[in-house]
Amino acid sequence: MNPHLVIAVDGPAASGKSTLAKRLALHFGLRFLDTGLLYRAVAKAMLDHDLDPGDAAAAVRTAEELEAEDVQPNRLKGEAIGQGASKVAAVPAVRAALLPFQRRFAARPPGAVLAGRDVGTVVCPDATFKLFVTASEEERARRRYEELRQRGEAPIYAAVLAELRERDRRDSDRAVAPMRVAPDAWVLDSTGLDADAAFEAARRYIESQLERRHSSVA
Ligand SMILES: Nc1ncnc2c1ncn2[C@@H]1O[C@H](COP(=O)(O)OP(=O)(O)OP(=O)(O)O)[C@@H](O)[C@H]1O
Ligand SMILES: Nc1ccn([C@H]2C[C@H](O)[C@@H](COP(=O)(O)O)O2)c(=O)n1
Repeated sequence: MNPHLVIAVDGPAASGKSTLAKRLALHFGLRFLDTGLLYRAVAKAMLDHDLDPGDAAAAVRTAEELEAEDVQPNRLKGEAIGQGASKVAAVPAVRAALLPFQRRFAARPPGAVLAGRDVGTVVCPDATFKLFVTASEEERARRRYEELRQRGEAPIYAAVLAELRERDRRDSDRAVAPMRVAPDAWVLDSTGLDADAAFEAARRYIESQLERRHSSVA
């Protein structure tokens, strides 16, 4: 029987973690969850009701009432929702409300790949593998800029870079579950790698570790 695999893929905004996590899930036959969508769904629901994502009490109520149909990836893109998500994510009770769903998702067979900021440190501290994907700020801003252009928007590179820095700072400085590299995480700097090369590097790392672990118990 295949072992229950949980792969945590954390990293800053536009590092390519959800692209990588999705491909790893497909390759290893696991389920995939982009945990950022949960925080985005809270922010979107608040914005839709003219609530300020900086209002902690309203954010907690919204997170506690979140329904599965609120989490639709195609409706949760965009910088305003991303910045709002980063604000609601700083509220400890919002994080607590969203935690059980993430843990149940990881626990269901045959296992899962979860992308986020605190998967390896808080959501799944016992994950089979922990990856932290990063890239230089300029490269991440370039990726986000291209993504927005392809969506038909007319982004300004300097503004994209400034928003990305602001979000990184808020995600790293919050008191609860700040974005951190778990001590046992494998760090992948994807600055000079395209999405295929990043996937290949991560696949090789995981498969070589699986072989090593398998031969040490055989
Ligand atoms: N290694 C890579 N090289 C170049 N572009 C990439 C790479 N990985 C992903 N991309 C592209 O960069 C953009 C951001 O990728 P992705 O959405 O996976 O990042 P993310 O870390 O999940 O972002 P966020 O946390 O902000 O949602 C997408 O347009 C994606 O196609
Ligand atoms: N595990 C997570 C996932 C996301 N967040 C917060 C912080 C991000 O700025 C925001 C949006 O995430 P994205 O969709 O851009 O990955 O949600 C978090 O705190 N913890």
